[in-house]
Amino acid sequence: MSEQIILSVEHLRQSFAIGRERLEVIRDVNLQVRPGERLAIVGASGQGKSTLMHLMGGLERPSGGVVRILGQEVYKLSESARSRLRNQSVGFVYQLHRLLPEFTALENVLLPLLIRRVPRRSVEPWGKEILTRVGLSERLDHKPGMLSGGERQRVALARALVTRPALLLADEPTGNLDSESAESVHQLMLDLNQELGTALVIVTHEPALAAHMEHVLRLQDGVLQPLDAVH
Ligand SMILES: Nc1ncnc2c1ncn2[C@@H]1O[C@H](COP(=O)(O)OP(=O)(O)OP(=O)(O)O)[C@@H](O)[C@H]1O
Repeated sequence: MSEQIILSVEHLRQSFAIGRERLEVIRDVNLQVRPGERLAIVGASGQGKSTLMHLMGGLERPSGGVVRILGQEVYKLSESARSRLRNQSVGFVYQLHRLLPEFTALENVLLPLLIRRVPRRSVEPWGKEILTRVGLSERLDHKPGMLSGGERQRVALARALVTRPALLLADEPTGNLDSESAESVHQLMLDLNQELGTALVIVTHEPALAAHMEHVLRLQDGVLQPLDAVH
């Protein structure tokens, strides 16, 4: 069990039709992520990092290749089985928080559990605990509009981790934050990686965060290549 591969990607390809041309964004990506592993993906703007994250998270069907999450071939599943797998095994954090504005911080965090039709009272204590863990015990009833950028991003992180996913996919999660808020969100991801054993795959331009990762890969010309430690 401990050696079960969390995420496996084989010969992944993605291209987009632009008029009569095809834009080959992902040409041949191969990757394996083990439980609790920490991996950073770097690369210049437009090289396909967000596209790759969507493909790996089961959000966008590739032109070719295979993505497996916990051994299940993601794009062979029905739409509903794929959403279930995502809900159970993958947490996402985006550059923009994507919280629902009309819900409180606690409600936003509980949402991934409530859509499983779990009664709210049975999950509320854990929702409060994880918000406390990200330093927001005093902000449970705040709506996103009443929170700072860093606080919103911490709510987004709590929401991504409330299901205790095996894998967290984070796409420049602190790209819009000041350095102090960014540092606190980085530390949290690393702490939760240690405490919950969540594997991390993070697209980041921030050397300070990449330095905490076991592997740093560069996406360039549609393929991933190992990069020596970023300093
Ligand atoms: N649905 C789409 N249709 C057509 N082209 C697309 C589509 N999605 C992405 N692209 C193109 O694919 C390329 C890679 O985009 P992507 O957002 O994955 O890059 P990125 O590395 O994440 O960039 P950044 O660092 O600027 O966020 C871009 O040239 C983009 O225009």
